Amino acid sequence: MPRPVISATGLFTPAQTITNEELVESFNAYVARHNADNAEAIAAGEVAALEPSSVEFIEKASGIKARHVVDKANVLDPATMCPRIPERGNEELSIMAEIGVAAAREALERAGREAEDVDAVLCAASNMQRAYPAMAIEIQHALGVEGFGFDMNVACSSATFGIQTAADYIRAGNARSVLVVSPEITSGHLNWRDRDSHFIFGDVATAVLVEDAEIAPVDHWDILGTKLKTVFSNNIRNNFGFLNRTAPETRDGPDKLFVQEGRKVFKEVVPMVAAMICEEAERLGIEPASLRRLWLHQANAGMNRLIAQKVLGHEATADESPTVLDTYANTSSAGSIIAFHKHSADLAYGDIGLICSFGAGYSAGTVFVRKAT
Ligand SMILES: CC(C)(COP(=O)(O)OP(=O)(O)OC[C@H]1O[C@@H](n2cnc3c(N)ncnc32)[C@H](O)[C@@H]1OP(=O)(O)O)[C@@H](O)C(=O)NCCC(=O)NCCSC(=O)CC(=O)O
Repeated sequence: MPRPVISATGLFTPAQTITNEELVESFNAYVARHNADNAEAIAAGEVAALEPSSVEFIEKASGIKARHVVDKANVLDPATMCPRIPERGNEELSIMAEIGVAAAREALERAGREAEDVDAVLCAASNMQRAYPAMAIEIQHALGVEGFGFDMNVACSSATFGIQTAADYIRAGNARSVLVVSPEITSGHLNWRDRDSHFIFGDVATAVLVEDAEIAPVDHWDILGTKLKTVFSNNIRNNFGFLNRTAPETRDGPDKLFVQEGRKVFKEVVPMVAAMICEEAERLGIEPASLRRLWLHQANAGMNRLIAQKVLGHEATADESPTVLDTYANTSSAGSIIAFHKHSADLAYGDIGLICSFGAGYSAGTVFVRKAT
């Protein structure tokens, strides 16, 4: 039976960044304006005064210090607080495909692969720019890939679900080379006016090339096993969808953007993910404490600290559980792949590590990998 491996990864990082200081300054200007404009109603108890945000809170609660975005100016403008991305003509490459193609090209180049060698493209991300045609098919076309492509959305876990899907195609003999592309323009679904969550997300795109070991480059990562899990929860939710226009009175409500019960997510997801990792490690005959590195989903530094501690049996060092939260923030499905992309080259042949995602759904995915040659 063909054996799937990870041949290479790719990363596209938008040039513009927003620091916590810049973000909080903009948010607090919006709060001051709102409170001044509504001073009378606030005094009369008819409108609630808004509370300012703080850099210290953000860093302490999340570990996030900055994020990349595709449109800094409009996100920071207290009058807009939302990216402005002009619509492109149907003959132009859409922005989500554009950043996905950039990441995919890097993965192909690193693997020494041409587009014609690829059999399928999966666009695995939390939000799709449009209903159809599938983003994956546009990316496939722009790259010059034959075969097939389709979109899949499992929120933060999209990339690991995509890797398992790609690995299954390879095992089944349906494809020998599959690109899993995760373009995340999370700035479009983040409510930049919500104090509880305005600091959470950033924009990015990643790509993972999953291939049959027989055609893989000399240096690659064996996929030792993948495991997926979903448990329904309303604690991370986004009600945006094609039926919104059928209910005009609620169409633009804040629930049509990202909303979460962050504390509940923290409390419920940490034990679920730690147990899932340990069970899957046992099934694969891997001692969890022997894992050389954990590339965890990048949502919250405290969550990752706890999960790593439960898995490794001691507090993980930055070397054992690297973070990219400080510079990228939460990039949804791309987070664990960025961590893997940036912090895997130094491992030795034979070292075993874990790529792990978790998030809305709830959803969680594990991909145990071994550096191979
Ligand atoms: C969201 C959090 C960072 C929030 O941290 P805490 O739980 O410590 O904080 P909290 O909400 O209880 O608030 C604590 C106190 O800080 C105040 N507070 C809240 N926001 C503030 C801000 N911006 N500035 C200053 N203070 C603030 C609150 O009013 C409260 O005050 P007082 O104490 O006075 O009441 C954290 O809970 C978290 O990261 N949880 C996990 C979230 C997660 O993984 N989500 C997945 C994201 S979805 C994802 O990854 C993608 C996907 O699946 O698609």
